[in-house]
Amino acid sequence: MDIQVKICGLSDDTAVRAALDGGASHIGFIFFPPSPRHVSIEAARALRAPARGRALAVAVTVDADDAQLDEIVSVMEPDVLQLHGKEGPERVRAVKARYGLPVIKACSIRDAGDVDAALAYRSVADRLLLDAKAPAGSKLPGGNGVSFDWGLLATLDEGVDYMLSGGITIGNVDNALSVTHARALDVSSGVESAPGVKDAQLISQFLRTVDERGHGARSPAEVGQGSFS
Ligand SMILES: O=C(O)c1ccccc1NCC(=O)[C@H](O)[C@H](O)COP(=O)(O)O
Repeated sequence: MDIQVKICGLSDDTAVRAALDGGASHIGFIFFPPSPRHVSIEAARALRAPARGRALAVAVTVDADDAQLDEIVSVMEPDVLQLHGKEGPERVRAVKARYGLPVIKACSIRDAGDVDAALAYRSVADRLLLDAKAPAGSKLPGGNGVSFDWGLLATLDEGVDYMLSGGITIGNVDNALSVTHARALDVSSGVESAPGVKDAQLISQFLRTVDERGHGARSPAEVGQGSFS
């Protein structure tokens, strides 16, 4: 089975190249000023350019209004929008209708009730991103490098299209895939040398690990422009 991998929170060319050369299916850019991974819209436009036709570029936003999304969509030209705030199903529906782009809705998980709450977005989002809840005191809704109990997903209906996220590393990715049967992964802190500083070697190693352990990372050629799932 092919596993898609999104390398998130990219902010330099070297890391983008490592992600693309290693076969990442998605590369993510954070538009959230309190984050050490925040990039300007213009910087994201330049960084995502080499991904055209190789991987899908994801714009990650937190409770963004239409004006902010309008600018991101027109300048950066993302392939996918990731809504990582408290957007409700109606807002997800409205964003999809306004831009005609696939939408990933991030949902934070701590217990079985959170999984049920996330499933309410299935009918409006193209894909769910199941992430850990932010630890107390964190300014960031994502990118905290913490995992949730993956066992909560062990019996999830196979038809649920989600990306597994939160605290995934080279050391635990095999277990993450075995426990959850996820078909798509998202990683950020796990391929950094310091908060916000991506490590090209760790990115390559992470993608190789997914590949070598028999899970089969998708090659760039398999991820056509505009193909989402
Ligand atoms: O990464 C951030 O700084 C961030 C800030 C605000 C909203 C979302 C953010 N990240 C979104 C992601 O998709 C991360 O990759 C995801 O939360 C997993 O992060 P990590 O646990 O560090 O692998």
